[in-house]
Amino acid sequence: MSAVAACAASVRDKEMSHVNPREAIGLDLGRRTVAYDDRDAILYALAVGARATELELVFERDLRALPTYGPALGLWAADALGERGLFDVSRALHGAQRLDVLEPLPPRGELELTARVANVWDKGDAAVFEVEVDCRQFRSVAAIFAPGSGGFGGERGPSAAGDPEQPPSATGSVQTTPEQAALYRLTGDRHAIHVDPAAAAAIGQPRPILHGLCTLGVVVRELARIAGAHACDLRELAVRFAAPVLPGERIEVRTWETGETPTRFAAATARGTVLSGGEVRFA
Ligand SMILES: C/C(=C\CC[C@@H](C)[C@H]1CC[C@H]2[C@@H]3[C@H](O)C[C@@H]4C[C@H](O)CC[C@]4(C)[C@H]3C[C@H](O)[C@]12C)C(=O)SCCNC(=O)CCNC(=O)[C@H](O)C(C)(C)COP(=O)(O)OP(=O)(O)OC[C@H]1O[C@@H](n2cnc3c(N)ncnc32)[C@H](O)[C@@H]1OP(=O)(O)O
Repeated sequence: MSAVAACAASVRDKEMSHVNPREAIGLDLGRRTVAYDDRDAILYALAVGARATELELVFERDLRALPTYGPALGLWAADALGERGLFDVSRALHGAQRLDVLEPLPPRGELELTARVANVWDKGDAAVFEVEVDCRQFRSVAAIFAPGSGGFGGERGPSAAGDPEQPPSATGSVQTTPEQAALYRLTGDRHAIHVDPAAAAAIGQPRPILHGLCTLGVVVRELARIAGAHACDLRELAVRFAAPVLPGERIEVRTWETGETPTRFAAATARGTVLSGGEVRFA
């Protein structure tokens, strides 16, 4: 480690040492007007696998914005949390995501977003920070999993809902591309672990990993296909990122119709489960 890096780490450790993560519960992360245009909405759609034939996703004349673009537009809130020095940003991962759609995203326009820390859970070694982003169109809750920041005497919070044991009602499969993360990062999340082999290795990954929200966007499109719905008609979504997806991996999707809404789902690559405890509902 260079002298500068060692000094920065020591400052960071000192800054982090006197802050109890529990004190972040309810923390106001600010408000922001986020604008996007046709090009942004189309780029997002392409980055989560839209086809040229899906004119409502790739042609400005017919454009609809995918609801899963909402949490991506709210990612500044996780950055705002990271800047507070509450956890080691070099090890944090997007652990889980919830999305409640209140009304369709405009195909282009401005959103008025507010953000706060809804909760902080103490998982022993790790802390989980729930970052809630609200606007007229949606409520998004991103769980940021921060290894090494737990053990502060907080509540443990909910455990993952296990996936159903019975055979799935339906299955699907979607191929990601080796370039998927390199493309997706142009939608706004340029964190190095998604493109730089050295940054990925530093968090113990064999190569750069896919953004959680990219995996989600890809899988929601497949869930919509399975349900005979359109991904733009998503109303409700919750899922845990159980393990990283590597760009180029095939994702197998399983759904369970339990007779109740929402529909349960999970997803796996050849290496094992990557999404667990999923719940989804389309209009
Ligand atoms: C977008 C993204 C990552 C971004 C997040 C951060 C990296 C960034 C947020 C803030 C950023 C910084 C900030 O902006 C300031 C700067 C700004 C500059 O511009 C840039 C630099 C910054 C410093 C900036 C840097 C970063 O951007 C930020 C810090 C991603 O997409 S990451 C990819 C998607 N996610 C994944 O691939 C995760 C996959 N999951 C796993 O690998 C594992 O599940 C796990 C490692 C998370 C946990 O496994 P583990 O084996 O450790 O856990 P267990 O022992 O099984 O369970 C222990 C308990 O924890 C519970 N639990 C387990 N897994 C999860 C989970 N996924 N979510 C929530 N809770 C979980 C489990 O149930 C156990 O609890 P109990 O049940 O109660 O026992």
